Amino acid sequence: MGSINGEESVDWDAQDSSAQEEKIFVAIRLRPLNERELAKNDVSDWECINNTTIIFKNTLQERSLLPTAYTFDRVFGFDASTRQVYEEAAKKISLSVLSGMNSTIFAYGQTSSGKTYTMTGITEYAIADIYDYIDKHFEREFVLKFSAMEIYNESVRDLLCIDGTPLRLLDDPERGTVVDKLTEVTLRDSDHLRELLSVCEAQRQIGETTLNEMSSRSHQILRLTVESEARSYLGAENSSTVTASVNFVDLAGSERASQTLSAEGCHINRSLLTLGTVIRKLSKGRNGHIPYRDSKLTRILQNSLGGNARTAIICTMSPAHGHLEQSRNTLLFASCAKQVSTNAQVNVVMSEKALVKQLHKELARLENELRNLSSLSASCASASALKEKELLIEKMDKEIRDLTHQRDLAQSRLEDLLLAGGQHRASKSWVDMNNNGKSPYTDEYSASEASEIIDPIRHDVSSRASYISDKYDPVISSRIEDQFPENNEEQFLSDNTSPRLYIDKYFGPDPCQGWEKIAQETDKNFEDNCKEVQCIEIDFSKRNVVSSEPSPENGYHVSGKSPCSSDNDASDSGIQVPRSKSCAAILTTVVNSPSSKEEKDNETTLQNEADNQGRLSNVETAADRKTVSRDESESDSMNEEEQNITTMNEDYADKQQETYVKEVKEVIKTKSVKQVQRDLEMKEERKPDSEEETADGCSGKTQDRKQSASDWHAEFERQKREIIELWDVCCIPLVHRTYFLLLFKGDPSDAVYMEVELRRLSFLKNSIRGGVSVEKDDRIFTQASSKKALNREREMLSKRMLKKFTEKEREALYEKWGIDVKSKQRRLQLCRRLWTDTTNMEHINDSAAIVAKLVGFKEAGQAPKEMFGLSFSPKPVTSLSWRHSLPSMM
Ligand SMILES: Nc1ncnc2c1ncn2[C@@H]1O[C@H](COP(=O)(O)OP(=O)(O)OP(=O)(O)O)[C@@H](O)[C@H]1O
Repeated sequence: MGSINGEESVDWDAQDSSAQEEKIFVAIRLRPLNERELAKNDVSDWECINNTTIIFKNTLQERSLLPTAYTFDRVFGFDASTRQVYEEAAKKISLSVLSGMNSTIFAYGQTSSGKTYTMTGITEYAIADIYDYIDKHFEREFVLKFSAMEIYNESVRDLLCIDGTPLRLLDDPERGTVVDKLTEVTLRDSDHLRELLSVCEAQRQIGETTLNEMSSRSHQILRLTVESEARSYLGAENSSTVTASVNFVDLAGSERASQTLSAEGCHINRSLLTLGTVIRKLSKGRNGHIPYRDSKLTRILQNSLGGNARTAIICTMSPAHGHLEQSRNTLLFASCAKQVSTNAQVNVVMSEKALVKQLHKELARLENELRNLSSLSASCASASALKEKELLIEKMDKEIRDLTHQRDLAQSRLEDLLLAGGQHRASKSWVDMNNNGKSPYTDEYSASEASEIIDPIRHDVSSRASYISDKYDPVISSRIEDQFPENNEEQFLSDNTSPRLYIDKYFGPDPCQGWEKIAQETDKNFEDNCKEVQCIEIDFSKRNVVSSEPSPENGYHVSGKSPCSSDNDASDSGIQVPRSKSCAAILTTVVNSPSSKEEKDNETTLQNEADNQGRLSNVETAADRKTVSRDESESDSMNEEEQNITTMNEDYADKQQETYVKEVKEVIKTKSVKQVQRDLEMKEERKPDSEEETADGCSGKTQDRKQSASDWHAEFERQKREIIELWDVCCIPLVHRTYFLLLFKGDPSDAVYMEVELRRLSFLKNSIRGGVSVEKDDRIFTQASSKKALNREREMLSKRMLKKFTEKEREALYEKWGIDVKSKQRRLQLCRRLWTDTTNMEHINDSAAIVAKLVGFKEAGQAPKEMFGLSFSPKPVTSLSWRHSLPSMM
């Protein structure tokens, strides 16, 4: 660095930005004794013996152990001018700002020691030199800025602002502590600066102390910032700006508060004490905590106290003996400051364009990082969202699997339940089940599932059975007990074979066997190329038929025993096997009977007569039900189609029969044995009652029984009509309807079978309505398939009319049924009307008679003339209205 006066110039191109460690420049300036001191005849204790050493002169008087000589960078006696002080102690440091280094010139000393006096001069000289230098270095462009502040009572005030608002201190990462909103004025020239200095002087807090009438009560900091740039590089991207500040610091008096007797002494000393502490610590090395932040002064001037600013401290002293202690303290402070090192460096600032360019690069880098962070964050967020969705999907999948499983279970259960209904109706033989000693329900289903199926049916059947039982139990029970004294309920239940025997006894033999026999017969007929429509046949010779013929012992005996029956009990009982009439024979009889309206009125009477004759007891009912067989003589002209239809009918009938077996068993289970027995007994009771009635005429007992019989017939008619309706709805084959209708006897023994038929039809109806197909043996029975089969059956029946009816009979039928005798397909028209008017019992009965004749139903032996409420006796009966028309037709 060259001389300030321009003789030497700063080597700007050789600026070294590297830090340069140097000690704080410390100088001592003694002022002359002022008038006050002279007035007190005070003497000067200090003397500068050379440019660097100051000594205490009155050592003999003080007899102090304190040092007597102090050496500093420069010492100035009372005859040194401020210009000299500046030149030798402050110029070099202060003009460092021109070379780009921060610098600070302190004036430290007790009040009235000459700090302001010295600093004012130094500042003026520095400014003058700076501007002089600028004027001589046109190759560079300089910008000078000026700011001024004071710290009074630890409050920072802008000396260039008149409002006196305290300013805050901010911490800037690059610049250190910054005074917020401090006015910084860009200087036009030196005069401008001098004007501002005058403002600052006017603004500064001053007061009168015991030592100084114009004492500066604050710390003043004047800051001049110099920015310079080589003019040759102006606007160039590679240009750079050198910038630095020089602080001119005029501290408040360092005297003790007790000495100044001023109120603000404490605050003043706070900053000074902190400054002393900082200097002291710094003088002892950089170890430990440096309390810069304990005062505003040290915070603001931190860079100048052991930082990167070149620093010079000019300690002013009063030589008067009266201020010896303060002088010694000043020397002590100066001694410490002398040990403090700083690391000043040139502050090279890039040009704005270069800075902008660099900032753009930095911005791009930061934006890239931000994008990466955003991308990473988004990626993390996406991954998190994806993970959540995967978990959600997994959870939903599990729910779907669970629901699907539940659905499948429910569906399976439903199918099981439906199959339960179908299976328990289509079971081959309840006998087999009983032989296993198991319930068909509990074997295949859980108790609850079986209960769901059975309970409603059981309840219904039980109610109906109870109705019947209530009507007849009182009559039957005593008779049963008399007839079967050993066969009490407990024994029955303990006998593994009892159920079947019981059913065989009181409801006839296993109907399934009969159907199996029918199948065998059908097969045989097929083998014989029988072309006739097959119908149900019961081999009576294999049936256990329990007759209620009066026995010599008790008035009744069980007679009739099939040679093929395995029921030895029945054989032992001497069961006889009566044979029923075939429907054909019946029909022949009927059609030959006179047609009379009075027959209907006599129906009940005839029925009672049949009962009285003991020919249609409960126990023989089952046997009678099996007396309907196919007229083999008629089975000689069945073509293949007829066989198919017949087979279907037989299959269907077989299924129905199997169903009966199962459901009869169920009914038996729902009715107590005693109830069944009583039902049977009731029938037996009727003969003696009739006799009693005959004898007594009109006893009370007879009246009750008449009432019971009346109730039963009403119930019978109701159920029969219900069954007929359901046959139509379910498209039941006409052969089956006819067969079943002929089985009805019109007495309590029909109850169980009617219950079974009703239950089966109800199930079938509900299944059809619910769209459920009843599947069995690969054959699906739906309403559509049943209708189709029914139509085919009608066609088959129509073909048989030529054989079964004479021309005269056919014409009579056409006329009765409103069919033109000359119309085409009149036989088919007739058959298509069979069983269609379900509310017209005359129509139903006529249909049954026609079908019976067409399919060749005939009596199987000595069948009763009355079957099922249909009187086939030669005598006029009222129940078969169809008979009324047939005689005229045949
Ligand atoms: N070296 C000097 N030569 C002549 N007069 C001086 C010198 N130093 C100081 N003075 C005079 O002493 C008086 C006090 O000086 P100054 O105000 O500068 O003291 P100070 O240290 O600033 O006091 P304070 O701390 O109270 O402000 C002033 O009138 C000043 O002119």
